[in-house]
Amino acid sequence: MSTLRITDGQVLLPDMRVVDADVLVDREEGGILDVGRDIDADADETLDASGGLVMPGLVNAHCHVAMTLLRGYADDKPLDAWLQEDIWPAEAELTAEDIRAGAELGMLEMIKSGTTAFADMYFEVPTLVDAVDEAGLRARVGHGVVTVVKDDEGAQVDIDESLSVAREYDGAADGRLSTAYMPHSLTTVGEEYLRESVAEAREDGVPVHFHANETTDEVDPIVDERGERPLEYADDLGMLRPQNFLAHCVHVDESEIDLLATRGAAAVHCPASNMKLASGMAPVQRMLDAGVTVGLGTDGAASNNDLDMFDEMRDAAMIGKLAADDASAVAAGTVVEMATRGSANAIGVRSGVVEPGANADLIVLDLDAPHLAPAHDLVSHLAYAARGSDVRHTVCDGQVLMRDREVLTMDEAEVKERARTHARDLVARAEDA
Ligand SMILES: CSC[C@H]1O[C@@H](n2cnc3c(O)ncnc32)[C@H](O)[C@@H]1O
Ligand SMILES: [Zn+2]
Repeated sequence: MSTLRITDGQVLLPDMRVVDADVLVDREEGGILDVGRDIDADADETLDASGGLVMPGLVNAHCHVAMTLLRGYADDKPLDAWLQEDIWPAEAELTAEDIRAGAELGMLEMIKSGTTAFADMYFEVPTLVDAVDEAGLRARVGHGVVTVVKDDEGAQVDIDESLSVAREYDGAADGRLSTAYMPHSLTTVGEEYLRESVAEAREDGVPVHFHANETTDEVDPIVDERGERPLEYADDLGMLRPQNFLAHCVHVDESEIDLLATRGAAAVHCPASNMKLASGMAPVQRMLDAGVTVGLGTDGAASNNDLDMFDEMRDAAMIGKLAADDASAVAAGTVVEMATRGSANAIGVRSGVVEPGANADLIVLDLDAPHLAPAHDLVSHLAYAARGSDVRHTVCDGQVLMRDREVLTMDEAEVKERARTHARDLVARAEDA
């Protein structure tokens, strides 16, 4: 066995207690072996965590990672106008090489800000799979399906692509890659297509991930045309099963919250995107109180505009209180739980906790920065004060991806330069089109 020992730090335990402990990791199996100060084992590799906090790597449960190329390209608009006037025309010009460049930039940002796993809905999945494999992260990926602007043949091709990449790449990258069938939303994929394709995914044991109840512009037409709430419709289509996870869930009423809880589908809260697009405030505390699994996601960098999950935790805590009109709602421990175990459960990976048997997806947070002094309560700091740039080391599947802020699996300068070039050329093509 080949081992990694993370030494001399404090450790955030699953119950949110912080203790002095080392963490021993099996580098071959990629799992946590032991947590404690008295571990009796020499390790093949060590990581110094003195003055730091060892905690689970953050899990970004809803993202479009290659959208880093469109960061700052179109801001200050609501969802529909933003997608239709700016984002979709630009995406029509995307090549596989663009997506690779954007995904690498996004993953570089994730590794540097402490995210070790993410769920991604986009295009060119084989290219993304390759990039995730090289970066060393864990991901659940899928091809996003939109049928509304396509003829029947085009719609079927899109659906087949999504189902076939889900079957083909599950378990890739030494098991760090998993997949899902990803229809974009209940309004952008027609009922006849959803009914059949979701049943097919279920037969194959493939989870389903989609955007749901993000804006009132999306909810109202469904209620008007069908006479039922969107999640009742989704339930009828078999889309609320336990492995499935829904992005946003902003405009959900009590009956829909109950449906999520009883069916076991998870909600992924995306507070920054919801605020920036003025989509609304998700009833996060109500969903949690009802027993819904709630994870946390950034959405794409074009609507956020970063992929820093520390920012996202702070945003979730802040807007959660406003939404509930209650300062005790969505408390610090709740958002830390949401960004770790909640997200991991939502996307179906055994990460998000520092305990023996879990995936060794870990980060070490430096506690030395002025904005982290004094340290009355480290869980409070994680939710309200820490930043991605405080992350000292990042480990995924037992492999060190960043040591002392040096990313080992990517050439940072090259990745940034390539992304700048691809972004510039993409925007030029979009403006010429
Ligand atoms: C078909 S691949 C995914 C698709 O989703 C778009 N997208 C990005 N952010 C959002 C959002 O907040 N709501 C809905 N759709 C979004 C992305 O640009 C891709 O086209
Ligand atoms: Zn999204």
